[in-house]
Amino acid sequence: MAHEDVKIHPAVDNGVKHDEKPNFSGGTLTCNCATDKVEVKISAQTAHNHICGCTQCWKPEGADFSQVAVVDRNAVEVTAHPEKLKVVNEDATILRHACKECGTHMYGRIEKDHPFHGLDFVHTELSDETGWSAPQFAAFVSSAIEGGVSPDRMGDVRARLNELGLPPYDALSPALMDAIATFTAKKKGVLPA
Ligand SMILES: N[C@@H](CCC(=O)N[C@@H](CSCO)C(=O)NCC(=O)O)C(=O)O
Ligand SMILES: [Zn+2]
Ligand SMILES: [Zn+2]
Repeated sequence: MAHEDVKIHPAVDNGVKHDEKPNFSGGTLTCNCATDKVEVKISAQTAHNHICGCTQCWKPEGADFSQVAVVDRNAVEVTAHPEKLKVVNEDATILRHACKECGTHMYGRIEKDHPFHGLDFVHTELSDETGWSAPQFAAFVSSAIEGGVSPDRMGDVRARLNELGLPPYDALSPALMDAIATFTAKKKGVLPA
């Protein structure tokens, strides 16, 4: 298979859409149930949108990668069917609140002391609105192997991500890794708090 034919995620497979709107103020995410959909209102623009290859992040049917962004937790509100939500893995750092019926992850929240505490992880493809921040990079690309992608395909996967303008990293982007290291250095007293 040529790298142009590698499928990453439906939101980017036909090219990354740069339809961010200035002053965009959010929208409503809905789960994939046919009726009684869980709704989550996001009242802010997202940041650090990225493609993620890790096994924990929610992926649409058939996709090998997830698309996930962060937003201030104070801008996230469950507006319909909260009773259908459950945390997928209580041991994870990001507590992913998913619909019990269709499995869609509606938001992921960090409750412990962590550099990203205060930010929720959301999948903006679950909203009908356009104007959200576009994905900027691909994270945890090698982890896609843990999700079942053949190691032989990784050259083509990385080539396709580069072609899409999504630099592939095997952790988070350098900016986010620097933010994590800065948090740790301040905790250790290596940098002033
Ligand atoms: N190889 C593992 C990696 C999982 C992982 O560390 N994922 C990252 C990125 S998630 C969104 O960017 C992470 O921060 N996880 C914290 C968590 O999942 O709670 C695997 O593939 O499972
Ligand atoms: Zn559902
Ligand atoms: Zn992930």
